[in-house]
Amino acid sequence: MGFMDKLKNKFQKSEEEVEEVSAKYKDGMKKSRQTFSGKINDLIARYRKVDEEFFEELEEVLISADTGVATVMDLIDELKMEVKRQNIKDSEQMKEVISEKLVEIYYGDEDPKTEKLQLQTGQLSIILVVGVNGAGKTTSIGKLAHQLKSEGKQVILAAGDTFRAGAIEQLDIWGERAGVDVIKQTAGSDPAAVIYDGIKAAKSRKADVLICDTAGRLQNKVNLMNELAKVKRVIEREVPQAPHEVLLVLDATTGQNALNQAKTFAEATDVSGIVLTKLDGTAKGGIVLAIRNELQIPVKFVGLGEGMEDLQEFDAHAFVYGLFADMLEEDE
Ligand SMILES: Nc1nc2c(ncn2[C@@H]2O[C@H](COP(=O)(O)OP(=O)(O)OP(=O)(O)O)[C@@H](O)[C@H]2O)c(=O)[nH]1
Repeated sequence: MGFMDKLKNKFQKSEEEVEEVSAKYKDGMKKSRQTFSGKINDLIARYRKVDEEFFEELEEVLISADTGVATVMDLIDELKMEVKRQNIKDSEQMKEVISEKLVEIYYGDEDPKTEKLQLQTGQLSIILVVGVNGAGKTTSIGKLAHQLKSEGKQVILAAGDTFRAGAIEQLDIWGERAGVDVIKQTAGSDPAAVIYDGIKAAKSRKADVLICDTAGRLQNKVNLMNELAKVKRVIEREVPQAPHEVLLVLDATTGQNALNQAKTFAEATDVSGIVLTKLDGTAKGGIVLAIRNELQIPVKFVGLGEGMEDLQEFDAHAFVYGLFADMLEEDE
């Protein structure tokens, strides 16, 4: 069974759905594919045999694509075991094995279903969105609102990034584009007060999802922690068990810096998922694996372009297909 067939089986998706999602990833991940497919193809051409040197070079290729040293070490160990188990001699056979192991190492022991966006049915779900300015926070909130609305949900946005007037205006523009209401106050007002207004509006309008923007100042960790804690207190008081998701927006093109930001935010608040933007803008797509494995936080969405439809629910199979499409298609 080829990799694509496994992709269809695993998620019980129709052929059309799989093709549509795979095409999005294939298109958005051109830059990363050049690094991964290009270098691994070259490696396979140079080493007919799978030996220690082959693994050493493979290790270098993966590390240079921001996959993270610890993740790469685990992956190489797993690959070595698989090579023994299947008695693989010919490096050609490694294409499929590497693809499959990347998916496995991404999920670890987790069930992919538990890594999806967790929303309540029949009652209000609150999503808190955090991240530094410029990472793509506003854009991602707009795209997510659009996506949830097109699934038939009533969505409201709360402009909790009151630090900059620009942030409120920008969210307003995205709200208009997505066709959802934006609850706001003037710049400089208390973010917790804006979120409180958002919750009140969401309750009285019987909305399904409230997405709350927050300011992303990292310069002062104590301030950040205090502000997020205050916002969370208000949410918890008004809606028990909320927020249902705390999504951290990270810019994939910033590599190790994104990992460091994630660590700081994870210390400041409980992050339940990552939105990794601008994956289309980097050749080092391995960052997805580093984030998942080094922080134990699932990547729930990836940004594959600037358009309204370009925020995709993360799917490790489609991601690996995006990295290796040319290589895997040759084999089908
Ligand atoms: N290519 C690409 N560009 C993206 C993606 N996501 C966001 N961007 C762009 O990144 C830039 C920054 O996005 P914003 O949404 O303004 O960033 P922000 O984090 O909200 O920044 P503040 O408004 O300052 O908080 C914009 O030009 C977006 O179009 C993506 O997935 N791919």
